[in-house]
Amino acid sequence: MSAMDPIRTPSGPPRTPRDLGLVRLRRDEEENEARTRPLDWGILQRLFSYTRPIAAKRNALVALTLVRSGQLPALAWMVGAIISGPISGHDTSTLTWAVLGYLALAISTDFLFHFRQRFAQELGESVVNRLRGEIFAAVQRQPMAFFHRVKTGSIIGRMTSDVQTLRTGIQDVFFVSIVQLGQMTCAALLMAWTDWVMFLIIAGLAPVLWGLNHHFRGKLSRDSRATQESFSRVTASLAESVGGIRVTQGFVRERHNAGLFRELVADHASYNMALARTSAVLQPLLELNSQFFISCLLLLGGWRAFDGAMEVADLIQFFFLANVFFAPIQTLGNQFNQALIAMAGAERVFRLIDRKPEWSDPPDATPLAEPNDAESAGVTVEFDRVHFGYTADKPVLHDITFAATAGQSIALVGHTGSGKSSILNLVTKFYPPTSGTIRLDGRDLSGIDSDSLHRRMGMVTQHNFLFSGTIRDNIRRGRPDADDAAVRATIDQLGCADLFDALPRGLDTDVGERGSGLSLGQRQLVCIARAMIANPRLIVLDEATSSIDAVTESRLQHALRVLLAGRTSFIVAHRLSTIREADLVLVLDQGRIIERGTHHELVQQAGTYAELYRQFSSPDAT
Ligand SMILES: Nc1ncnc2c1ncn2[C@@H]1O[C@H](COP(=O)(O)OP(=O)(O)OP(=O)(O)O)[C@@H](O)[C@H]1O
Repeated sequence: MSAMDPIRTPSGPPRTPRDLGLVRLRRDEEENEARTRPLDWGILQRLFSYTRPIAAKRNALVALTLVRSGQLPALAWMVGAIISGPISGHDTSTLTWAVLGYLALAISTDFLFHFRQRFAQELGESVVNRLRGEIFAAVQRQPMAFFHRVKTGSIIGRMTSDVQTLRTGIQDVFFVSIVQLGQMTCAALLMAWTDWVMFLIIAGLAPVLWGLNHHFRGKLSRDSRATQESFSRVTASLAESVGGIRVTQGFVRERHNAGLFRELVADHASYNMALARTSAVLQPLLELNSQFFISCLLLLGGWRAFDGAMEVADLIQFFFLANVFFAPIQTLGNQFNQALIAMAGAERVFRLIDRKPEWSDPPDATPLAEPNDAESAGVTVEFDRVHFGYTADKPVLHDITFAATAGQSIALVGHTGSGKSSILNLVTKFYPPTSGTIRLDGRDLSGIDSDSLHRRMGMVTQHNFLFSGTIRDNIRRGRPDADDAAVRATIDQLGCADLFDALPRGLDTDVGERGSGLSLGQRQLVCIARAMIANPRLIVLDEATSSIDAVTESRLQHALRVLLAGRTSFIVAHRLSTIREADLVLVLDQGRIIERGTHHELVQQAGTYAELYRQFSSPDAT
């Protein structure tokens, strides 16, 4: 289903999310998958292999479960036996012993129940922990293209809801089903032993009960799913409205949005009412179902008792056993449903874990060399007839050729969509070129180990992304083994120590969610310090477009100059001052370099750059 497919509504014509003013639900290749999946032996085996590290506990759990499955029918049988034996025969002394025996069995049953619960929990936890670790590792292995294609929400879904369904499958469904099936089998054997004719008749009812139950549950489950989906739309819309509140208020769309949201809530209410109606019909029907069954048993048992084919005491015992036999039918139906949901979850989780990165370093990749002397820390970069596209059908960069010597700064200039960020994506090895060669220090980039490159690379992006934690934590992200002295030395070098020290908790100030507790200028300085502490050879800088007060701006410019000194840098430049200072300016248009040179050379060429410059520096320019 696409985001614009009609929504099933309980009444009225189908409507699309747009009709309802809903946010367009995010869809990607991982979304919109089947909710259930048939049992698959391969997946089951693989899941089972995850229990190997605690095999002893798993085996103990299976043994406990088997014992418990016999205990419940035994308890029911004992009740019947006590009524038909000592109670019917007025045998007081045997009654006391029999009841004590019953109590002993009941206590041991609950004792085992305690361990069954505990071990199952531990087993589920162990499997879930391992799976979460593997999912995280698999996601980390993926190249940048994966993160552009797969939405964050769906990765989180694998880690949370899918893994949760697996936990339920492993720690509950499997063992509960064993207990219930065992309980049914033991109860069936005891019933057959008590009165096999009655048993055969009763057993014939079992499939009918199962079928009815299955049908009713299926309908309830479909309605409840539709209700959940409509609620997801409400929460997604709410999240987007809160996230985009500035835009909403800026465009005075509050009333309009409130109206759309009301419609959405009303839509959800209609699903809820439909579910309530179905439930109100089906729940009594289910109850009637079991009462009908009791009536059959009473009628049949009564006739047999009249005929003398069965003792009344046996009939009572039979009732208890029949209850133990039929009670699991409903539970098993639910467990089977859960098992199918867990199968679908497991399939998605394993698909992500097994996902081969679209590309990776060749096995013989070697690290980027360390510089011989600290003065010439930069790296030489050459692009040789490089072509590139994010997808095969849409080339983005065409025949890019240029060279940067160690320590040079390259400014990338051009209209939006001209390919500036794409060049950064290639030089950082986040994407491989479609054809052509990129060389660093004269070596083909494809043969350079990505991790070693990224360790000696500093990135400062427009978004100034910060992780939650303190300023110090964030700076140390650039070099995790850096001690406090190294952090202090870095901010001293950048000349911004006083700005951080002036904060109430200095470097221990919490940056808030994604740095929201800091000003824009402070965020940028943290990002510059984070890049600087890694002592990078290559700097990739997507210059911020937002304007900052003049004093902070000059502090930022100073810090940037310190960061860039002696290092090779690629800058998507928005400030004239940056472009002026660059050793080489590449002017891009529709993925091609159309002009190149220093700022002065380009101005003299009187081409596109000169025109851009003229517009930029004209008094009317904003
Ligand atoms: N992840 C992606 N997947 C597919 N196409 C992309 C992706 N990123 C960019 N593009 C496309 O590649 C082309 C070049 O984009 P790029 O981001 O390199 O331009 P840019 O010059 O950096 O633009 P801006 O100044 O707006 O950031 C554009 O047509 C864009 O739509």
